[in-house]
Amino acid sequence: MISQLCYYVGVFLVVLSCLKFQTFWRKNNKSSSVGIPPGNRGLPFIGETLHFMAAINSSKGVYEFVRIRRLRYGNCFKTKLFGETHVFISSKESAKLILRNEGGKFSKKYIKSISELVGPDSLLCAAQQHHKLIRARLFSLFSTHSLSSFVILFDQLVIEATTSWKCGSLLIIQDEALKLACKAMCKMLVSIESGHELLMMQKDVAQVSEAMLAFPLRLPWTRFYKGLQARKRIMDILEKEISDRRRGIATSRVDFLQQLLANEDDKLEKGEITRLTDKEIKDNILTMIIAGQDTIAIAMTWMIKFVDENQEVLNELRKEQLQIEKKGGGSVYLTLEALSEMQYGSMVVKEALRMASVVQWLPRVALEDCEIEGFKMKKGWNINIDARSIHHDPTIHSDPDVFNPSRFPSESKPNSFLAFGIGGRMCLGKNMAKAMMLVFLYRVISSFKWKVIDSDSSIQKLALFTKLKSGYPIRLISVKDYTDKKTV
Ligand code: HEM
Repeated sequence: MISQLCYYVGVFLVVLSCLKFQTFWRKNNKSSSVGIPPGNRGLPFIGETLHFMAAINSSKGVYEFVRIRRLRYGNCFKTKLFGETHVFISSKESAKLILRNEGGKFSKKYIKSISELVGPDSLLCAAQQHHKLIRARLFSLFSTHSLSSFVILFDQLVIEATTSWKCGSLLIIQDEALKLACKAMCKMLVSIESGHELLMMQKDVAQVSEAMLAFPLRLPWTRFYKGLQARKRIMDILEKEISDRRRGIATSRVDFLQQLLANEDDKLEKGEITRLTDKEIKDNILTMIIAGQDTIAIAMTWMIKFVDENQEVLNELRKEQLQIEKKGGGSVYLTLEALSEMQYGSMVVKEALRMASVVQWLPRVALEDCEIEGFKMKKGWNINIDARSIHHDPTIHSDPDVFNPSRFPSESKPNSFLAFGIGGRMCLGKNMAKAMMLVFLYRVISSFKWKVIDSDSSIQKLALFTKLKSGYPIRLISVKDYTDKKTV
């Protein structure tokens, strides 16, 4: 009898302690989740990685993953990808706070596959002080003087390419733009300009770019592994080029590599910038080829698509171009001065960049616990600024899904145009990219009439940026004779 009583008291005490523990756990768990951004952390460890990979493999593109969750949870939500917490934020106030980073609480961080492919010394991945040193050195390459020479070089390349386009021929705009961008980058950076080496470079750079969003698995049949192999081949080419130049071969070449190797630089002597190691030079030449190739080709393709779909914009552009031609600056090639007169053209470029949002979010990592948008963020969390949704925010832009270049400059609000980022990590090639887009726009619009073969807006699978799946095929129906090309 007594033992039975003891048994029941024992059971009662165990149940009571369980209930107490449950209440305590719930209370504790609740208080620790207060202020954490909403979202679904998904399965243990892998979180929502499978959903993310599914979006990468779909024709809506990887951004669909973000778009769906933003609609579900609002302007700030969290998720778990590849074992890490990611927060996505879409407000220009937070963009300012995080990207301008005046308090030094954030650094840049890319997912593992990207950082391994561009290399640890790439400007894209270098942290804090290391980034500042490399950026200062590379910044000196992007002077107005070098931009002026680049504009002429790029115009020559565009004319050379477009002269071969014949009436009636079928063109894939994205492919043509990609070839042009790669040629321009290889020439400007390392003076690789023709033949087998250029073709190999194009192929390898494409393989590295394709591996950017691949699962970082180093097995011979994986995309990631093939990307790493392509990176190695590019590194070998750069290594040989550097060693040749050090032995005095081809040192008269005027390119970024030669400037990085040169000893006679005012700023170097004054200690304003530091010399880069060979490893830093190689990683950053590759970074610039990649950063300045896919992005620009995709932006150009969307721009032609938007212009074609808005004939009143096309007419306005042609009017501006006629005026510029009439003035005629006396140069066969477009110059930086001629580009500065293309005010409407510049608005078209800006609007195309806003609408296309080629780089859809800007990744950072929190260096300490902090509060953003009223939510607690923990040290080590990845904080991504959702540039695409800011570009399409109706409180910033009226009718944000309409292509309307005339919305600028009145709708230019601080921290709301993020196509090139803002703050200390802003795109180094920003002016170069805008100039390239203007040159391409000018030559295509003033020389051709075309018919679009496939206007589908589906996004290519596995692409890091908003790359059109169709590549935007067009058929040329009228070609202006280049021999009667006016001076500009
Ligand atoms: C339309 C074309 C382009 C777009 C949309 C674009 C966009 C961007 C964006 C969004 C960033 C990151 C900003 C951030 O995280 O805050 C970036 C970084 C960068 N871009 Fe571009 N870019 C373009 C063309 C170019 C070109 C032509 C080059 C030069 C060769 C270039 C070189 C770089 C470099 C070196 C960085 C790293 C800057 C740093 O971390 O300090 N980009 N770009």
